[in-house]
Amino acid sequence: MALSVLTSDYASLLALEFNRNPIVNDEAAFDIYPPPPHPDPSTLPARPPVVTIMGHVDHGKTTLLDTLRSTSVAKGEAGGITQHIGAFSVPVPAGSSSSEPTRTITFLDTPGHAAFSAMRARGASVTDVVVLVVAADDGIMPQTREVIELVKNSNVGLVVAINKVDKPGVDISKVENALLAEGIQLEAFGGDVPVVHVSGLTGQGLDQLVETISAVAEMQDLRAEREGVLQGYVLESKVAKGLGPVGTVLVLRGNLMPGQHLICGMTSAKVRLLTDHNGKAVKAAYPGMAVTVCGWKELPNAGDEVLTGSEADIKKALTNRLRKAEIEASLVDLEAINEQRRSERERREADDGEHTADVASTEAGPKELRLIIKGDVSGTVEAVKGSVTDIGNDVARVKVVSTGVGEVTESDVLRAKTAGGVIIAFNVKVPRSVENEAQSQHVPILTSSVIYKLIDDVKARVIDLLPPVIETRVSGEATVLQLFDIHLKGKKTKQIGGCRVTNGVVSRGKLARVVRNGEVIHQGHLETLKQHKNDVMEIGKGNECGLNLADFNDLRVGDVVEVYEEIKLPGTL
Ligand SMILES: Nc1nc2c(ncn2[C@@H]2O[C@H](COP(=O)(O)OP(=O)(O)OP(=O)(O)O)[C@@H](O)[C@H]2O)c(=O)[nH]1
Repeated sequence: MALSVLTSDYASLLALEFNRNPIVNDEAAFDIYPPPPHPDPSTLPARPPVVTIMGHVDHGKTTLLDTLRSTSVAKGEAGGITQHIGAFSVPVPAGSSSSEPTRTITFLDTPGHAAFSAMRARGASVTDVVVLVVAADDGIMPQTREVIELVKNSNVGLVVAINKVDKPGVDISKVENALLAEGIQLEAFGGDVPVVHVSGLTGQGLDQLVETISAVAEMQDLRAEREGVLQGYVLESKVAKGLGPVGTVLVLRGNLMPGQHLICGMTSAKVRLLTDHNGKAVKAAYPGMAVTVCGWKELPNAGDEVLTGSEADIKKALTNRLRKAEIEASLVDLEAINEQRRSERERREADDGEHTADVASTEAGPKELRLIIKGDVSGTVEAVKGSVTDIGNDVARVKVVSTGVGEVTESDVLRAKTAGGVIIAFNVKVPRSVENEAQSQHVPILTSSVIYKLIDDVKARVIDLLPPVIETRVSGEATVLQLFDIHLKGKKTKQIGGCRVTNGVVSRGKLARVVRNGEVIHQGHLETLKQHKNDVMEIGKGNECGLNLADFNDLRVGDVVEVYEEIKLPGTL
């Protein structure tokens, strides 16, 4: 059972239950929260939609984003070097249906393959529209279906971009029919999901894509306060040379300006500088914009909420958050110790007898593959976390113990050792000394820079935790035709069944069971196997033999003796 910290309300109730008078220290509970929802959002100014591009591997997400990004640089004021900061905005071409003078679209540019998981990890709640990229030459693939599922289960807008239409011989209508078959109601067939034919490579159809996204977003009537307390989310963060920790913040409500004090997870900032994806300084960021913030005390985590407050309030809130985290961390350590004890007990019980391990694991809840995740930037770390968190079932599952940005350190090894866990090093180095330490502590390190390979490795390790599935394969059957006794030394006798082998091969020493009237009445192993009084190792179909099972003296005419093997197969998720 997971341990947790009680809320002050709950703790008070418990105290009352025991006839004690609770005194809640409000100072210790103080925190900064986002402002309540606006009572009448229709009166607020419009904001740009936030768009995520998703789709199967190699269907062209990165190419599409790169082309869109370079278009935006060409159309906006040129200058600076285009940087990946987690998001960029693209102006909507003039002449669109919009009545607003200038409109832009914010595209999230989450790291490569992991975009899908990253958005899921962040609850996908910052996204207004999903562009589902389907390569015209490849059609619907597993991740295409995952995106379709995700969209069906949320209320984000959907635009389908059929990509690579520049390729000769592609059959676009085949892809459209396949989408229909997946339950996507395409506009061309009377539904409400628009389809645009594009080529990320040549830029064909991209203007139309931007206009279509804009039209879908307009239907959503996206509005937010441009004044008041900031609410935003960190998309990416890293330590930049000469700037210290920097983090891209996507603004959802309010505004972000230099000089403001910010709180985000366990860190805070006094905003020194705001820059856009062209590296240019900006004076303020409003809803729908993503800017890089300099001035963080420590690296903020991707996916964490950013809020503004007074310097004093933020200081107070941070002290409380840190203290709460310390308490929670000590509970995690406690849980790790309990877990270690539990797995030791399970190992002991498993050594005592093969079947007890199953019983122990059901009693104690699912087995856990505990992970310590390290990655190059926090966007990646969140993406990796999002991709592996759901792996497992009720019997064995993943538990992420901690995450962090930067190379693997000795304290990660120590933490993994305490938790009985595994370290994931995604796109980061493992220094030789740390590798040696991990080896001597028997802490596995999974290094990878390909998310799918990593997911497979983690799955394989979770499967290792599952009890093996025992499959029985019958290799031979014999029917008892008559019974006789043979005399052993002393006065003992042994019952022998005179049988005919009706199927396969019957072998001595193998596992065997007696089936009477369709029911298994005994399981053991074949002790004696004779052919014409000679002991033999095996006898094939059609032959007659004499046999008996160890510790069983009750064969009857008509019984079927099945010789079988037990094959241990890995469990499945
Ligand atoms: N002909 C053609 N090729 C394209 C187009 N878009 C992408 N490609 C090619 O398809 C391959 C995969 O493109 P990426 O943009 O890397 O695909 P992705 O979906 O971002 O792939 P992952 O990041 O691996 O998930 C590359 O070789 C691209 O050059 C297109 O519109 N037309």
